[in-house]
Amino acid sequence: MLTFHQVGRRYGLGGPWVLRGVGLALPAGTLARVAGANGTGKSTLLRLAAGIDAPSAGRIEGRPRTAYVPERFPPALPFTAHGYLTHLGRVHGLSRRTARVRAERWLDRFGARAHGETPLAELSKGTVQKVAVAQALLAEPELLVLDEAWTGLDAEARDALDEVVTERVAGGASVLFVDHDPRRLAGAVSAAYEVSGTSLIAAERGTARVRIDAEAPPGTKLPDGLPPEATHERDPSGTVRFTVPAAHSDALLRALLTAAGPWHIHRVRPPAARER
Ligand SMILES: Nc1ncnc2c1ncn2[C@@H]1O[C@H](COP(=O)(O)OP(=O)(O)OP(=O)(O)O)[C@@H](O)[C@H]1O
Repeated sequence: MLTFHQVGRRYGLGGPWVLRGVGLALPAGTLARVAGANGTGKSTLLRLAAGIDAPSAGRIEGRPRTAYVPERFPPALPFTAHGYLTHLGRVHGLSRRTARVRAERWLDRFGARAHGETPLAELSKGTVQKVAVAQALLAEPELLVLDEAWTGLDAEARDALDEVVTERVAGGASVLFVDHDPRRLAGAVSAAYEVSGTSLIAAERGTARVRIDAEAPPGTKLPDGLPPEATHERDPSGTVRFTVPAAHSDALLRALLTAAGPWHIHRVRPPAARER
């Protein structure tokens, strides 16, 4: 888990504070969105979370295996798309063969397989963006930091990225993202923040969602009286993951606890709250 404690960042000696006193906790399985006006410090926050920038004040604890898609990806490298991804896979410790297979798989998933042998410098902006996303996914990160990663992707690749993000979160990874489209992954976001002034504030309580993992004997039907906003997904292990807006989590718990079939509640994961 990554935790920010009273984190501040300013650029240059005596420069103005961009962020100050920021607290943030990203437990496994969090899908967190960061919004805010232009130039307020969203990218600064994401670079700190990605570990490619360091706080000027406070501290950041925990360093899950992290991957980052920056707002601008430098494509001027002497590699083909496939060669670059294979190289990065090797850097991440994969065998040459695994690196090649994964590079191909991710290019394929984002509809860029045909460009695998094209030098990065000759790729269109959209395809470079696909490579940027693929490089982040190669290492199967525990924390994925996406700074406007959808921008420049075609509609299919945007959908593919939505899917991959949802899959990784369901698999226990955390994802922290900025996107200009407020509807991006709206139903799945578990924590929403806004950079305002130099602070990070928990945004729009209504979008915060609580996840409840519960289990019942095979064949048990879902309890009556589930809040209509609750969504659920069954794990192969038999666990059912419910997600519900924070305001309705009590109703969901009540429905599970009073259900006819025996539901065992494994865990309740609240939305990551601002540190107080
Ligand atoms: N490397 C840097 N050196 C100096 N100042 C910087 C640097 N990076 C960011 N800043 C400044 O920090 C402030 C916040 O920038 P940041 O890019 O984090 O904001 P943002 O919310 O991501 O902006 P946008 O929505 O335009 O992408 C801005 O005033 C910016 O000029």
